[in-house]
Amino acid sequence: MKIAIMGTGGVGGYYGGLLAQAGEDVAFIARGAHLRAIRENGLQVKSVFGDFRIAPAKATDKPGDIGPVDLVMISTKTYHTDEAAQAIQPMIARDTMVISFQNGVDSADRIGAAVGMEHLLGGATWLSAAIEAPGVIGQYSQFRRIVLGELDGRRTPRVETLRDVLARTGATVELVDNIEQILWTKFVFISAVSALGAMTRVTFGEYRAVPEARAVLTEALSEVAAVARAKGVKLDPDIVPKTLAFIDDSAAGIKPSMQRDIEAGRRCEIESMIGIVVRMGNDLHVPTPVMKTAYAVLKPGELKALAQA
Ligand SMILES: NC(=O)C1=CN([C@@H]2O[C@H](COP(=O)(O)OP(=O)(O)OC[C@H]3O[C@@H](n4cnc5c(N)ncnc54)[C@H](OP(=O)(O)O)[C@@H]3O)[C@@H](O)[C@H]2O)C=CC1
Ligand SMILES: CC(C)(CO)C(=O)C(=O)O
Repeated sequence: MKIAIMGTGGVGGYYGGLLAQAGEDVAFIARGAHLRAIRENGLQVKSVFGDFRIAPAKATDKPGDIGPVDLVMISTKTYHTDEAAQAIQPMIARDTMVISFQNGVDSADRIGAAVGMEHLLGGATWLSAAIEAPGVIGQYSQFRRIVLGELDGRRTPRVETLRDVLARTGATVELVDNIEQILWTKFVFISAVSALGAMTRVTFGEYRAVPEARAVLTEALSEVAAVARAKGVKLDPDIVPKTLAFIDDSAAGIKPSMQRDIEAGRRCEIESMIGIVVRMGNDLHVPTPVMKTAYAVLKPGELKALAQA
């Protein structure tokens, strides 16, 4: 399969690297020092599942040079989604599939508005990965789970083909008929742990055992779940205890990617992770006091990071 990775970071670099290793024809879209390093030394992946290097790696900052592909994976941060959706236009042909594994609940709609909804599939991933240095991707979690599906739930030949291609990488891949529910299920988890992690600045293991922090985490999970239900999303009635159990079972050292960005003084996904919950809560008259507090606590730092960028 001819594949373009739009944003060769933790997620795109890791899954793109696995796809290239599995024999797919992968082009990596990157920029700056990271692009130069990939061109010079290939893409290096340091993973708990085994290190490998893709060399030479096909890499560019000009999607137009790649031309039409079978699959575009959008794996930029969400604050670059609209720009990325415009940039991939030259790679879209009639049958091109587009999938995003970004965190958040509005990526498919935003990308679809630029390239046409008929190209979009829905996807979510459970993974911990990051750029460690130019040309080098680190992958840290024992989980590397992908869930995908057609947005309307149909079981089509194209989504089955994509499931098979992704499964050949060794990642855990599940094809579902309720991807919207899955995206929201991940979102309940990731928005709440991003808020708690960014405010406490410690790992899952360090805050989940503190009763007061655990109580606030439980409130945050409940607020996001309430917003989802007010929007008509069908969630598991036990989503809050089940998500707490998932957090308890996760490795103690995990930190969400948004927290990593904040700790490094970088811009973060506050708007698509926390701001969106506050805005939807306001519109739907669902109280979100913990998420409002998180937004108020974190927004000044985000503005400082943006001013210094
Ligand atoms: N990291 C993780 O473990 C997980 C992340 N996610 C989600 O996946 C998404 C991606 O996260 P992550 O992989 O951490 O992000 P990264 O910041 O590691 O990677 C994104 C990459 O895309 C590049 N990029 C953005 N726009 C362009 C462009 N126009 N041309 C070329 N390169 C571009 C960025 O470059 P530059 O730095 O120059 O902007 C960066 O290298 C996020 O929504 C995140 O929440 C989901 C699950 C796990
Ligand atoms: C918390 C984690 C690592 C779990 O999948 C994640 O999804 C993220 O950092 O975005």
